[in-house]
Amino acid sequence: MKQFIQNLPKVELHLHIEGTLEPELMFELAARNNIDIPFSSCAEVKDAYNFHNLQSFLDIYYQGANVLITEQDFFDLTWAYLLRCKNDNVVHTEVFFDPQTHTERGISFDTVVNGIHNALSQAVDELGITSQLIMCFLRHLDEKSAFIALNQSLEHKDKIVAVGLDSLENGNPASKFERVFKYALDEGFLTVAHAGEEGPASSIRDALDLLKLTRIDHGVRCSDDETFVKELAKHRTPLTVCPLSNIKLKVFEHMAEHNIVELLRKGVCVTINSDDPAYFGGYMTDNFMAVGEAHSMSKTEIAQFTFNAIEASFISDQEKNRLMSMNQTYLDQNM
Ligand SMILES: Nc1ncnc2[nH]cnc12
Ligand SMILES: [Zn+2]
Repeated sequence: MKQFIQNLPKVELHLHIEGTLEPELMFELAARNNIDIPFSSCAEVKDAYNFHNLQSFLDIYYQGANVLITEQDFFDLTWAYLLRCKNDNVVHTEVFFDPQTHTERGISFDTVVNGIHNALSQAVDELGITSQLIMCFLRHLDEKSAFIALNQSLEHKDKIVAVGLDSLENGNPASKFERVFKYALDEGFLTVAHAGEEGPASSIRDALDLLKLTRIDHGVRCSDDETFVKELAKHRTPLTVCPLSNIKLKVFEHMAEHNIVELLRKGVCVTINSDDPAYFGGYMTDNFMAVGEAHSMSKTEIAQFTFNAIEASFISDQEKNRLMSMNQTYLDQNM
């Protein structure tokens, strides 16, 4: 199974670029930028990655991002992630970034977006990996701050396909961002949002209805409402599920209890993603392996995660057809 999963073509749809900051690069950037970090070794950093819920992770994750200062830093961060993609045979990736995490610290929006974009562009020719970029608003901040970020993004519209919503779900309902999302839709952006990670099924429904989402990030708590699961399956509403993240953040206690395979078999368009791989213990192959080891699945079912991700991606129909055939050929040759 390891070999089959390793070589399977993969498409990632839920990846926070700030969540790919490995401890080694964190130290390198801290030294380069003369920034103090409260750790003395990579092992000490990894020891701190013991989370009991989303907020306990977010505290450390935002602190880690403080070492990112220059356009080169954002380029290096993104390039390191793309090399991991190459290693895992990820052929297309749709990457989130959190501009407010950086602009709040005085880093310009342009520095962030240009560094990330340049690495993504270079990867098309040098690594054969295509991508899209999604700008997330932080839901713990207010609507005004989100509007500022959205206005800053307008001159970079050619680099950003969609807006999203991340950070703390509980206490920050989708309704808080209804007007910002309406403005983003009017400006031609697609919309996605984290929902149903820690929040209930009703939080997913609200996000879908109020923010006119094309897909849901996480969404695993939909299982609390069977009627809703049937609706999601019927409409093929994509869920970008992050298995290792869900275990690390205690959404499920054990991978054997994770509902992703059950949702797949019910016809929901579920996909496998790595979320914040430097913090949660693994990139795409690791996430597929963790699900595959805890649940008995056929090769056809495993490959279905890639078919679903291609279907849910923000690429042209022509590109979708190309990737679908690539995945089908791989499956046929490796049955
Ligand atoms: N899993 C997650 N949930 C919400 N916000 C995030 N930001 C980065 N990772 C996140
Ligand atoms: Zn996420």
